[in-house]
Amino acid sequence: MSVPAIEFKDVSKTFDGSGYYAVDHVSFSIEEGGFITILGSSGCGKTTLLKMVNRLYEPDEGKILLFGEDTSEVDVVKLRRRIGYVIQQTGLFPHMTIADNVATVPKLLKWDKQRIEARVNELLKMVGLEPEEFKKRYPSQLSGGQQQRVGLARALAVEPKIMLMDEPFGAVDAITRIGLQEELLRIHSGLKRTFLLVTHDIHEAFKLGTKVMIMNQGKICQFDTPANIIHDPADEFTAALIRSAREQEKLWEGYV
Ligand SMILES: Nc1ncnc2c1ncn2[C@@H]1O[C@H](COP(=O)(O)OP(=O)(O)OP(=O)(O)O)[C@@H](O)[C@H]1O
Repeated sequence: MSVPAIEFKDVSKTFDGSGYYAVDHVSFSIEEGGFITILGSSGCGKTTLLKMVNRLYEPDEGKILLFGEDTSEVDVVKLRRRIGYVIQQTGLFPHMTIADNVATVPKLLKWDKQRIEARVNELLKMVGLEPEEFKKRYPSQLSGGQQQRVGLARALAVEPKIMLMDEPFGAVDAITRIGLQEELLRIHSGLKRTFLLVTHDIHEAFKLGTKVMIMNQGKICQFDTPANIIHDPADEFTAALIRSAREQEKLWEGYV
């Protein structure tokens, strides 16, 4: 078997004074090329788990390995350059053009000008933004959904082997969201990279994930393929989550 892209070994995290584990003795491994979605109720530890992968948070206990390498022993700046990170608020630099935002990491890596320009054009097309129309604009001149596409393009700039996404489409309307989900699936299948995406939306989790991680109160309830979770939920929390999604679907039945 190949070395897992991401491995958590008995990882825990508490925040000062809280008296409970935000992430509670969690172990799992993710094969390279997987698209993992993390689903759970508010405050269950999804963001904390994600932020420990790129060391925005340090675990209190346990080890995190990326391709077999202990992240605590890697220079944190180098580590983060190798990992794409997309958040709901996009984190775009407001005083920089879209082209400069997308080019952030290639510039840090001192790519030459022509290579950067070609890559920016390619990335903007990849996320469905026409380069000539958008390159010279500033983030405030784009809609929320367009800004989220730019955030995605920026994170993909140097084709990181691992992409972390925390509610990346949280701020967009349902139609734009479906379009962005389709783009993400297309990008993932083309790149064979490992994606980790946090979401509140059960439909998004089951549509995008090759495997879904269900979390509750800092622990993993189930980590399996969508089909296995739907057919055989591991605990009452997971079963209730699936029932709630089915209940919501019933709303539409009266209108067919
Ligand atoms: N910086 C922090 N300081 C103190 N407590 C924190 C901090 N960040 C998170 N927590 C707490 O840790 C727990 C897990 O938070 P986390 O943000 O990981 O949850 P989440 O599942 O991502 O929630 P949401 O879906 O609402 O974003 C929560 O109880 C939260 O209040």
